[in-house]
Amino acid sequence: MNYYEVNFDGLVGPTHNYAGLSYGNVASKANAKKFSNPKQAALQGLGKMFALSQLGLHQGVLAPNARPDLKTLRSLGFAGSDKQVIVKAAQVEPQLLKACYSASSMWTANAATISPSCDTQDNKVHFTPANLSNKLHRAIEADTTARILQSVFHDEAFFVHHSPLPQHPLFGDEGAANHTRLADSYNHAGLAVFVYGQDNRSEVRPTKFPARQTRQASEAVARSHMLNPDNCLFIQQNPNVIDQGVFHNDVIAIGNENVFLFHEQAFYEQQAAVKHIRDAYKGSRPLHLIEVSEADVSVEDAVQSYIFNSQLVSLPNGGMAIIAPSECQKVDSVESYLSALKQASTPINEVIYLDVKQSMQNGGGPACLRLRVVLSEQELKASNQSCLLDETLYHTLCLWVEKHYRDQLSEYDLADPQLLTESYTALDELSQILALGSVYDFQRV
Ligand SMILES: N=C(N)NCCC[C@H](NC(=O)CCC(=O)O)C(=O)O
Repeated sequence: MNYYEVNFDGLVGPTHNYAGLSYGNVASKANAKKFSNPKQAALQGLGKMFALSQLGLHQGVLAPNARPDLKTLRSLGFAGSDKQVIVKAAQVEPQLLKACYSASSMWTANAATISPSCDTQDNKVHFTPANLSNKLHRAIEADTTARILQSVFHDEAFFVHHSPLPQHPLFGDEGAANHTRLADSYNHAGLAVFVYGQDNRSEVRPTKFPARQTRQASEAVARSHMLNPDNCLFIQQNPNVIDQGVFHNDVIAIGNENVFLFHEQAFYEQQAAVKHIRDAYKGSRPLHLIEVSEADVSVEDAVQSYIFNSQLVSLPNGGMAIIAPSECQKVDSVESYLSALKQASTPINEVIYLDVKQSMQNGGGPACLRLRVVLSEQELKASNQSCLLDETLYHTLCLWVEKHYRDQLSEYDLADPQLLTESYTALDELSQILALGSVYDFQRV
């Protein structure tokens, strides 16, 4: 049976804006209050999806959460008509309104953790939506994301959906951004490498910025997904790099099949961590552990360029390509490193630069924008076909964006109730294009 990696990218929602909501994420803070361009952001994201599909890869689309999140605002005591809720929140709690307007569900690497059927004891694909409990604007994503995932992967013969972990600091879970699967190929059982920022039983933790993922959360996900404990590793992120802006492991490491590329400061007690990975890997092909030295690329350059937030994809005709953000071309050390890497004797032989600047300015590179789902041919057929990107869907979605999205948004626009109407109208239409059913709260009342 053939298995494929399908990248499900998050479609950027109509309210994409820069609100400075993510303490510990350098770009989010640096670009707070900048004017955003939601139309350009969505088209850049669609451009990336189309580019990957043109490489012959399977590409999916995940719908965004609906924003503003009126349900949350109402639960916090803002009452009256929808318009009144917005106007009142804008006056009294503008920060809260920003959280409820964030388009952050676009970063679907944080939507969930997925275990493919070749890794699980019941041979089904398991999904746990991330609770994203560290940030309010992200914690409110979990319920709708769960509904969207259920609508895309609805066949119970193949797919198991777990509830998000409890919303508590003990179980902070940021999904696939802290989970890498290493395997001979997608057809094989893999080693699930869970990377956490904090173990609640240990004092080793960052001192400046928050560690968003806990070991306890990763362990709970591995248990629910019925993974073989011999095929799971729990490794701690280096707390010093979290304090330098590496708020998820996918900002400092990237893996695909039998290749793992990571910075020399990525992990706590790195030598031992790398040995654990080498020892636990059960594949028969060579495992390529590529460690990038501080001398070649500093942590600062890594955070600025997002080199490790590239996608590493297997090409249909063999070899792998790095899909890097175009910011990598502007940082000399990174560009030199990448051009040397494709000549070196590793499976990586191509580097493709793509422009996702609108997302990058909020700390989301190419890898943040996609959720990897390894599916067998049968499981792929059992998924919602309207969410799989082909040329027709790409053009339909571009037209949909052109029709509904603004090309400029500032924090002041969030107080305008017209934006709510525009956003919900667009998403209502989108849920029909993607055949999702009534996944949004505003469709369910
Ligand atoms: N690394 C991965 N996988 N994902 C990146 C997520 C970026 C996101 N940014 C934001 O939420 C910024 C929103 C704002 O400030 O407007 C975050 O910090 O959670």
